[in-house]
Amino acid sequence: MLRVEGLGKSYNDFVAIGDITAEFAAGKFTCIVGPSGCGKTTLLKCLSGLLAPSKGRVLLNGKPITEPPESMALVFQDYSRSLYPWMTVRENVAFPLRKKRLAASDRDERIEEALASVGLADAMDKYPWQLSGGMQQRTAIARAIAYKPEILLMDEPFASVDAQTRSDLEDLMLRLRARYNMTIVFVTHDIDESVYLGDHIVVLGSRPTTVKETLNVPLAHPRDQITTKSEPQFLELRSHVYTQIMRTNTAQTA
Ligand SMILES: Nc1ncnc2c1ncn2[C@@H]1O[C@H](COP(=O)(O)OP(=O)(O)OP(=O)(O)O)[C@@H](O)[C@H]1O
Repeated sequence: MLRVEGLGKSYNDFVAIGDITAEFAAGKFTCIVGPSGCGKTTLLKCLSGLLAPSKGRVLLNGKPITEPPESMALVFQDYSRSLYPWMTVRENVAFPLRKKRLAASDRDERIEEALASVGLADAMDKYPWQLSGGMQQRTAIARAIAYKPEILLMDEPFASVDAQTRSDLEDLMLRLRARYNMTIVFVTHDIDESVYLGDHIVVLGSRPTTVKETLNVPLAHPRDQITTKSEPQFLELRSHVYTQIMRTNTAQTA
């Protein structure tokens, strides 16, 4: 269980996050949504231990996180900067596994399984610059999957790809979620995406940020881009989250 208690973060005098208490349930997919600049990335950085909170704490299974835990992997929005251009796809996926000191056969099996699960089995020997944006992001996801993290943190991972690739990557995440039983914390701007992917949604308000609401998403699995997104429950949740965020924006600009 990943939990933040009374978390606040200031950059010098600027209060980015006021006070957040939230739980990210084990084995569940939790999406974080909120207006632009409300501190979603800051919260994710605090969750990962990359950034120290100014107040409060982050707990993983009851223990405070002060540095990125071994059991965690991160996927960022900017895939072009997260892959090493001089390494092949296989080498990029292998890179974080070095510190696990696996037997070569185990390591190769993990790499091949992860690349197959993201549909890149045939691209192992290519370099990132020989791949499309979607393929590069799938490489970054395979790298995280091969690591077999308990917790996967993703910061707007599909913001830079086209709409069709984005839908494909969303469906890929749902399949990976079912297969690997990870705790996933997924920051997104996209309200539809949060409802489509999430088991839970944490809606953040504007700065200094607090949690406005935490929602359960009772939509059945497996989900489907057409049928799930036409269900009345999907449409209700989507407009509920949308209204929450619009209210925040209106209050902020009033
Ligand atoms: N290193 C930093 N130093 C100073 N201010 C920062 C720093 N990082 C972020 N901020 C500010 O903190 C606030 C929250 O930023 P953050 O990137 O966490 O928001 P966000 O919700 O992820 O934004 P967006 O939705 O636009 O990606 C913003 O006003 C930003 O300018």
